[in-house]
Amino acid sequence: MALTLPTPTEPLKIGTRGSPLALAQAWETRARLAEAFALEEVAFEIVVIKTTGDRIQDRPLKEVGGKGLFTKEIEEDLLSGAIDIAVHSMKDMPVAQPKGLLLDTYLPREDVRDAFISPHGSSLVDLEAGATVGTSSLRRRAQLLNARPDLNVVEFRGNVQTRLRKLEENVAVATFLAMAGLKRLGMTDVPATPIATEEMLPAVAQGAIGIERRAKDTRAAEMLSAIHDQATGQRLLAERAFLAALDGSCETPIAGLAEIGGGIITLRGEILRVDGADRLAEVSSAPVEDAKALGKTLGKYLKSAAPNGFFDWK
Ligand SMILES: NCc1[nH]cc(CCC(=O)O)c1CC(=O)O
Repeated sequence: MALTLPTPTEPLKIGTRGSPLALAQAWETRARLAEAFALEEVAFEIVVIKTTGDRIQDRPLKEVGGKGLFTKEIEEDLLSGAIDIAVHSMKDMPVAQPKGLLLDTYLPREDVRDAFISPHGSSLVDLEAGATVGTSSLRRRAQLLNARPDLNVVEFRGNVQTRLRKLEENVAVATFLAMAGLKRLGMTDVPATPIATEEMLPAVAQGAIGIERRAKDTRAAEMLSAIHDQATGQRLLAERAFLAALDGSCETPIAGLAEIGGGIITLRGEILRVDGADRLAEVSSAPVEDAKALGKTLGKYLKSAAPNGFFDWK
């Protein structure tokens, strides 16, 4: 069956959140699809969707609770046909999708590293004892406290722009952001220094854009297969299986990164107590074809290696 390409009257509707980073990712997806099928921009419609997570700005999201705060409305719009594909930061995506939806297309991965952001220095060692740093990420908080128990870690929510403004207002002397976000936003004027992954292991799927679709939508499936990056897919298969095996729903600080070389995939994984007092890390390799099993096995291993009480911190 021939593929019916989208037209200005029957465009491919691309759903996205409205933050500058989300929009940049939606535009990148549109550009890659337009290029792959020699289409004009008018063959696509970008639909901005406001999610519960976007609406709640005044309190920490972990207090609001619930899964998929940033994805529920978008997935409902996919299922209803209001949009055809949805572009996501994979780092923010639950490990399982609702029935009827598939999330198996990935763009080539950006820089996976975290960045140290501060006008006062270029790494953790530059910070004075007891310095105040801002982050809303449980993982970064635990990793920071593990490396520097003296630090005062304060909640730093909001998009990239909001966090940088808080730095300028001296709410904290340093913060941490994904290099991928800064690069996609073209923010080259930010005082950012990349942190080696050996020093701060990134979040599972950091730097990866994923595109979700209806399982039965053959037009979307065919179009997305043209822009899928296989290596990113294999790496995320391992990382997300790792997260799933650790029960990604629990709010334990988890880090994981898979890398591929010579047909072998190597996965580093790490779990921490939320106060940073304990850290368990392990690394394992397998043939690329076994990416998913590798992730599952490493996740299960770390889960079983965690002492009683490791996950109970509330
Ligand atoms: N949780 C927010 C979020 N989700 C994805 C990114 C950055 C881009 C990426 O990792 O793909 C960010 C911001 C950050 O951590 O700096």
